[in-house]
Amino acid sequence: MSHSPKPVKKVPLHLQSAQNRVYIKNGQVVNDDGMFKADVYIEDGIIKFVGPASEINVPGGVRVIDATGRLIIPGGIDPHTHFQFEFGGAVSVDDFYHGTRAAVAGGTTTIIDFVMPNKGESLIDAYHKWRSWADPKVCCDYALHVGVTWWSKLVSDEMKILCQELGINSYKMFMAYKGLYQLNDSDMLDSLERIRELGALAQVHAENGDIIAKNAGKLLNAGVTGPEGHEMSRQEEVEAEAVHRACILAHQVDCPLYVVHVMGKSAGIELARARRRYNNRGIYGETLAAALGTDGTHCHNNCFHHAAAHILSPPLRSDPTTPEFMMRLLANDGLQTTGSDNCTFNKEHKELGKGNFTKIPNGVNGVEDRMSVVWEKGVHAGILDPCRFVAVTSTNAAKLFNLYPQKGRIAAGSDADIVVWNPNVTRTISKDTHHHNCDFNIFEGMVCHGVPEIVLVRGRVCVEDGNVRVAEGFGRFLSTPVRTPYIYDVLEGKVPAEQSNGDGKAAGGVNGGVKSLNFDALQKEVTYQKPISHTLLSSAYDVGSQAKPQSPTGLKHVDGARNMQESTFSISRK
Ligand SMILES: NC(=O)NCCC(=O)O
Ligand SMILES: [Zn+2]
Ligand SMILES: [Zn+2]
Repeated sequence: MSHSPKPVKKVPLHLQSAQNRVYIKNGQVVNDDGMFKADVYIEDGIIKFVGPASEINVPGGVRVIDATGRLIIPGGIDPHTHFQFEFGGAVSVDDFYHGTRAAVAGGTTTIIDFVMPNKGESLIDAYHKWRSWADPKVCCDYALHVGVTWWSKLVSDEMKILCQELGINSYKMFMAYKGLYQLNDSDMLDSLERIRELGALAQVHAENGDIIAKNAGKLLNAGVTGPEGHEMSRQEEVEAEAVHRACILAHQVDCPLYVVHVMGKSAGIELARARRRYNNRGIYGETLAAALGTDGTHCHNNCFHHAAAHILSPPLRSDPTTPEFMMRLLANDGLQTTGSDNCTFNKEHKELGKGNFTKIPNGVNGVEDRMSVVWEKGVHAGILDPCRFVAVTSTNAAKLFNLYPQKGRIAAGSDADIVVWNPNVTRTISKDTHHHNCDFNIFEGMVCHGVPEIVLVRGRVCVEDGNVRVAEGFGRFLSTPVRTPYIYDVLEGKVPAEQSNGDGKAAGGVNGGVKSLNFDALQKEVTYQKPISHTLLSSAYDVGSQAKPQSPTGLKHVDGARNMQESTFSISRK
C-alpha cells in the first residue's frame, strides 16, 4: 500500500528565529545520572556548551540568565496527554494551544498525545486529524502515540506505515472501556505480536473491563449512581489483575510493554514484580501526577462537582497512603515515568454523569502541575533525589520513546529545552491562577516548593518573572523512530539491562532494576476491597490486614462523604 503524507503547516520564520543566543550562568546542572556546577550556552535552539565558565568565550549580543542558587534541568516530558479529545460525550477543554501553554508554564517542554481512532476508523486518517489539530496550535514540541482501538488486517497494515513513514513508535491498547475501545486477549496478543515485529513499544490501559461492566450494572441497580460508584466498580485488584495479565501476554510474544497510568498499590506491585521476574527486560510503568498528588477520597465528597472533577480511569484510590507508596516505587525503579493523563472537562461536561456515574467524562488536569507535584511529594518529601526527579519527569520518557538525547538531557547537541528551577521558593496551585482552560484543579491549595522560574523551549524564553509568553505553532512534531536502543538492545540481549544506556557507556535509568524492593513488605501495605455484591449486602467491610468495619466504599472517614447505613445508598449532593 502506498501512502502520501498530507501537508503540514510550516512554522512562521519569525517564530523560529526568536532569541537565538542565551547564556545561563552559575547554576547547578542536573541530569538523570549526575549533578554538577556548570554554565550552559545556547545557540539557535540547541545547547552548544555545558561546562565551567573558564572554558567558554561567550560572544556578544547574548541574553544572559543568572541561575545562582537554581538548578538547570531538562524540560519535562509528559508522555501522556489527551488534548482536544472527544470522550464520554464531550471534548476535553485543553486543546493543543491551552494544553501546551499550561505545560510550558509548569516546566514541561515536550508532550506526547494519543491519536484515538474510532472503532472501524483508519488509524492513518485519525493520525492526520490529530496532526491537523496539533501542528498549528502547539507551543512546544510534541509526539504522538496511536491507539489500537480495534483489530483487523487493515489496522495491522497501517501500523507499519505509521512506524515506517509517519514517526510513530508506540501503540496503546485498552483492556477496559468495554464496547468502546476494549480489545479481547486474542486481539491484544495479535497487536502485541505486530508491535514486536515493527520494533515499537506497546502501551496498555490495564483494567479488567468485563468486571467493571458487571460491577457498574450491579451498583446502578442497587441505586449507587453518584461518583463514588466509579471507584467501587473498579477496585484495586481489577487493575492489578489486568497489569499482571498484560505483562504475561506481552512476555509471551516478547513484546516490550509500558503500562500507562498505574494508579493502585497492588497494580504497582504487579508491575514491579514483572520487572523482577523478567530481569528488568521489557516491562515499564508510568504513574500520574494525580496519583502522587491527591487521592480518591475526593470522589466521595458530597458536592457532585468536586467529586466528579476527580474521576478518571483507573480511579484515584481512596487509600490515602497510595501517593507516597507510588512515589517509593518511582524511587526504586518499580515504576519509571510520570505522566499527567491531562484530559480536562468542565462542570457542565461532568454533569453529563449526574444520576449515572458511568456517564461522567473521565479525566483530570496535571500537565501544568506534574513537575511541581513530583518535586513536592518526591524531592521535598525526601523520597527522590534531584537526579531521579529528572529521570522520572523527563529522561526516562525520552529514552523509552526514542527522543533521547535530543530531549531529556542538558548536554551539548541536545535541544535547549531547559528549566531554571528554584527549589527554595513556593507556589500555591489554584484554578484561579493556572493556565488550563478548565474550571477546576485537583491539586487546589497545594503548596509546592520548587518553581520553574525560567522555561526555555528550544532556546526561546517562554516563562520568566511569572509571565508565560508562548508562541502558538512554535512547537514541532517529533518523529519517533522505532527500535529505541534502551529497550531493544536489552530485549535482544545485546547489553545487560544494567548497562542499557544506549551508547554503551553507563547504566541508563529505565532498566535499573528493582532489587531493593521487598515485595512481602510492600504487599502487607495493600488493602483489598471485598467483591461488590458482598459490599452491597453489608456495611461490614473487614478486608485485608487493616480489617475495620467501614462503609461500602472502603473509607474509614471522609469529611463530607455520605453516611452509610447497611445498604442504604442515599446521599444528598449539592
Ligand atoms: N484516563 C482517563 O480517565 N481518561 C483519558 C483516557 C485514558 O487514558 O484512558
Ligand atoms: Zn487509559
Ligand atoms: Zn490517558
